[in-house]
Amino acid sequence: MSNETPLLRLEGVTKDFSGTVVLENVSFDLAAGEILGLVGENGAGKTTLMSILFGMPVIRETGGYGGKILVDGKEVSFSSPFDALDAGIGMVHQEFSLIPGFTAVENIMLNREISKPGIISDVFGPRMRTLDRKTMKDRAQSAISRLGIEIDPEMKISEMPIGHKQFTEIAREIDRERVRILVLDEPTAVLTESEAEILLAAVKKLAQTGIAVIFISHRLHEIVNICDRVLTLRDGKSVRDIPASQTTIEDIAVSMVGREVNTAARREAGRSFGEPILSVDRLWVDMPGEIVRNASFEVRQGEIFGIGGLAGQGKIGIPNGIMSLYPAGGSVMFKGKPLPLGNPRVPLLEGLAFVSEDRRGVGLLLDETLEWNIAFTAMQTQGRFLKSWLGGLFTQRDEKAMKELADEYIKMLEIKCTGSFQAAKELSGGNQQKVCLAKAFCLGPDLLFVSEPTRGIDIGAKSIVLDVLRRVNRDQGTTIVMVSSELEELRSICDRVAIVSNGEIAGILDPESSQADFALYMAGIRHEQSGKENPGNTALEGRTP
Ligand SMILES: Nc1ncnc2c1ncn2[C@@H]1O[C@H](COP(=O)(O)OP(=O)(O)OP(=O)(O)O)[C@@H](O)[C@H]1O
Repeated sequence: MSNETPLLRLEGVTKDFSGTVVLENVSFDLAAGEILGLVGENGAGKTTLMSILFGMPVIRETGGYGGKILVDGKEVSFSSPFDALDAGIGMVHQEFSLIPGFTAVENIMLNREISKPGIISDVFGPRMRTLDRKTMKDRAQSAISRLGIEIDPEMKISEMPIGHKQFTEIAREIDRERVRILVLDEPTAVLTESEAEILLAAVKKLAQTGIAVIFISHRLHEIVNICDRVLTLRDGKSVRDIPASQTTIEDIAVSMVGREVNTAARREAGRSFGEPILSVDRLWVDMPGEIVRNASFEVRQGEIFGIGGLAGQGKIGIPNGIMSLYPAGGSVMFKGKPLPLGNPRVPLLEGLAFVSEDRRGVGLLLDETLEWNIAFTAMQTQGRFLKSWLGGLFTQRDEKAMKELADEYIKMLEIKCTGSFQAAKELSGGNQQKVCLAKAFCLGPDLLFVSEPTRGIDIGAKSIVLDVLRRVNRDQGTTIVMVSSELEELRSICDRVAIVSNGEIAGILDPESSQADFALYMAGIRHEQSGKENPGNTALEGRTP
């Protein structure tokens, strides 16, 4: 720490949850205009540290914290996020906090609405002033423009693609006139590579205007690209704080986990597959922010089939439509039989399972224990974990079996928790993601859709998750369809990769195909147009509308 008074100083911050220490003596300084990268494994304590800084109620409700926070050299103690906002600290959380039925303008200007006088307010006083929608729109538009992106300010949040929601959240924070410190907790986790690049450029621009940024990300290349300094947390302790220019991605990964990390997991060679288990023909799905209008493809029994593509082009809509979470149509054949669309129970009963990209929205029962979360769907759809008495007159939950199963998955996926009784909401984001996977594995499906399975997962945990997916595929014969924005991840595990563009399958490629081929399909240029071979495609190749 230098002798100059920093904009922000944390001194010996400590936190425990019911006696379990999750932060121990964490200290750092942050100067105006500086970007500090905060890295650490899932559960290392990053979000908790930022919750303390932002005065989140959960910290007070769980006994407060130890140590000091100083802004401009003066000790502060925030009892709510409003105090933090008053002190010029803005935070964009891992999960969205936008109001879905409101437009981007209404969300950006929430609680800072601008009103104008009129005849009625002249008579009845300032309480009767009306909203000055034009000025509000201009201000929201200017915050959006500062980020260097285009979003329709009048679009409702519920109708936006996920990337635009993220930009709206950030625009809301930078619209605050007094924001001096901005905390971004995994802001690019939901973005595509190109959107992430725009966001990174915007963050750099903000820092140049003097805003200090704390940037949390598991995408380590982003950390080395935009941060001035990198602070590593490991098991709640700050283990390293160095200039970004003096470190590399590999070096950061080692500092996070304290050992070498093997990220080069490759798929196995010489795999063989059965008949098509899933045939999708002219699928359309009505999901906000996604276009699926004419998707046709086949997945073979035992295969790991990847679906990639840019944000909003339809890759996420496909599993959401087949699982009947959104209105969908077209023809879906599963295990040789038509799969009716429209009732979300049907695919589960037929042997399909889905790990959604939206882990908080549809993935987890946040107030319930891990045991309950993991076993719940299997209990509901397969009647498992229930004991019957008197010929079925009474049924009771089989707590012992639920616990055994949860313990098995906690071990297999290395879920960081205090035990199977812990509530899901108390887990770090990455560990919640692992619980969603456990819940789907527990159904023992014939075909498992996983959408963005490694989102928000640290570099070490990523290889665990991919490894477990491979194991489930190999040992249990589960066919897997994996949707991901990370092309490299799809190429490292999938047998074939379909690229979706404009709601259709632009092409299906062998994972070894060149980066250029993938890029062509992502740009919506089909193989007939590009004149390229399409080695991975099967009977449905080239089926055009
Ligand atoms: N409300 C809570 N009650 C009990 N334990 C909690 C609570 N919130 C967080 N924890 C625990 O604190 C530890 C740190 O979690 P935190 O969310 O800060 O990790 P993180 O570094 O942000 O991880 P990720 O990268 O997965 O988001 C974890 O072990 C988590 O289970």
